[in-house]
Amino acid sequence: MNTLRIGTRGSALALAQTGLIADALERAGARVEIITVKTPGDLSSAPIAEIGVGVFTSALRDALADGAVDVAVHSYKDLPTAPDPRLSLAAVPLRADPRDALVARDGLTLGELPSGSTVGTGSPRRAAQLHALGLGLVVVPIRGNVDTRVRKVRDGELDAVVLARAGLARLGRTDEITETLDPIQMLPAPAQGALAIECRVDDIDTEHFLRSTVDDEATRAAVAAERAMLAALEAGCSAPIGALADVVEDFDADDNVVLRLSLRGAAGVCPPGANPISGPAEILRASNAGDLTEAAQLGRAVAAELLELGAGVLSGPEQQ
Ligand SMILES: NCc1[nH]cc(CCC(=O)O)c1CC(=O)O
Repeated sequence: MNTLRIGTRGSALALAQTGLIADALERAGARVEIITVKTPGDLSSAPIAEIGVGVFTSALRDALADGAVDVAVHSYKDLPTAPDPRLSLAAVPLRADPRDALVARDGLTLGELPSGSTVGTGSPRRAAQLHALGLGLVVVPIRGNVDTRVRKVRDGELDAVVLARAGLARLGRTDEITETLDPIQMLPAPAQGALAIECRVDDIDTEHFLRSTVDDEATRAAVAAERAMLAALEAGCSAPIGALADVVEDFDADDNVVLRLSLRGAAGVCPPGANPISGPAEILRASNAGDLTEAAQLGRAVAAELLELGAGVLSGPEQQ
């Protein structure tokens, strides 16, 4: 096989996770070369909510489609839900811990932060859930890479920040986490902690190689459910959205091993200064995960229930 040119963003996190995949592909016998692709998301400092999804991924996807690289490694949660017809999602590797993590001053947990403490996040989903906890925390919008965000706590500029645990883990910085947040309090973003490995849609050899070396079936099913929920909600509301699927191995009536998938979803809105997360918009459903069609159906069913519960409808203070 020719050398596989693997495209990645240039951030420390992107390079770390691409390095993990490159190592796995090398162990499987490939020769690899890592090529850094600059994206508008890396060059702009505007809030993500303003510059839109896809800012981190579209330049990389173009480089792949144009043949500048053969493989693209993305943080799955940064990919838009619309499929790119030029590309194939060749592999979804084993997921890292999907939960969010708190890095707070003085080793504090969320519950120990005094009312009025400042917590930095640029994510409407994290902001909504922080408000909904009713702890009197002051959410401060921030952006920047993992190091920049953690440094705001080290420098005393903020009392805490919330980040994806997976990002800190890939950078070898889990010792800075002061609390890993329970999904009951802070439901992660759909596909958080998962990677998406793409190749060109007509590059069958690379697709097969990636599928047979770095794909994980259970992660693929979990993420398919979460993303189908997100896609269905995007059409119906503009709320911040959390989703987390759980996969367990089980036996069916004939004693065959099956993967069982359950999905929890939450959706609410985050007007500035208000207290969002619409009511008890949290749902658990179970399904057999073997079939991705079923996983996607599960996602759409949870989305429909969330919309019925008023996802995307402004929740007033009386609903807090
Ligand atoms: N939007 C930035 C981004 N994209 C992926 C991760 C973390 C790693 C992951 O979820 O795979 C992060 C940083 C964060 O949310 O703290």
